[in-house]
Amino acid sequence: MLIIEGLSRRFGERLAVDDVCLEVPRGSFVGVIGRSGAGKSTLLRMVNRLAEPTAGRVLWDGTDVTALRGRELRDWRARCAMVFQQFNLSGRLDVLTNVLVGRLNRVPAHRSLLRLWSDEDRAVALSALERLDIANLASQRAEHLSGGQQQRVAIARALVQEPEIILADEPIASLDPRNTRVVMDALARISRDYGITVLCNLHSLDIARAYCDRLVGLSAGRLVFDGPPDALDEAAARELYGLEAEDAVGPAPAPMPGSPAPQASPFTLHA
Ligand SMILES: Nc1ncnc2c1ncn2[C@@H]1O[C@H](COP(=O)(O)OP(=O)(O)OP(=O)(O)O)[C@@H](O)[C@H]1O
Repeated sequence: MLIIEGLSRRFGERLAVDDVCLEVPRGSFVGVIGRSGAGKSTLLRMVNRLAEPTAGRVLWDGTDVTALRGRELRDWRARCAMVFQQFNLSGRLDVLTNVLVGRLNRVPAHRSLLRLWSDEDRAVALSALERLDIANLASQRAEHLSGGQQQRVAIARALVQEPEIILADEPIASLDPRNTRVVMDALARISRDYGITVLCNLHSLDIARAYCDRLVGLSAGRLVFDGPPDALDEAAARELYGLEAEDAVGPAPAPMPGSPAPQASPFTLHA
């Protein structure tokens, strides 16, 4: 169980995350939604301590993650894998080596420095690639893959950490609709099959609704919605997205002839 207790983060005058409290049972697939700047990334980054809280605590199975230091903090980060929008792969290395990087915390330092991967490590990495249907790409340079393939490599790298939580920060923001589905399917499958808790920041409410079993909505750093996707009604959407929600909750005005294409609403799939 992940427990977030009164978590806040201040940057100067701005409260990026403001007194957020959450309880997330193991194996949940939680979508964190809200407008740009609502505090979604900062919240996720505090869970694995890439950002330090100004106040509050993060507990995992009773351990105060916010108090961990040194070796214990490194262990926590290994159990709490991150997946980023920009994949963060080494483009010139092959796919298998990129995935093996996720094993670094599990092998002795001298072996990791020399990249002496054991047969077992290679087998684990290949099996993760198989789970993501990209084992055939193992020997290709990462920079030669499509965005969707690269994100699947990044998820495989997270998987070989054998994490208990995956924190995915806008994992589909730079993908087209088909790859968006492939990547979200992969995250959902991993969560379901391995009982891994997934917290996933998403701009697109359509995608969050389709894939997540719970939505957590932030507005100006505050938690303004927490519930199943079908409980997110018009009033909650307005509180989350303000005027932008007009597009989704009312009939869209027909565009004037010759006028520019309308802006995508936060309720539609962002490619
Ligand atoms: N390192 C930082 N220094 C100063 N301000 C920051 C920093 N990181 C985030 N902020 C501010 O905190 C607020 C929340 O940012 P955050 O990136 O968490 O929002 P977000 O919901 O993830 O936005 P987006 O969807 O655009 O990524 C924003 O106002 C942002 O400008």
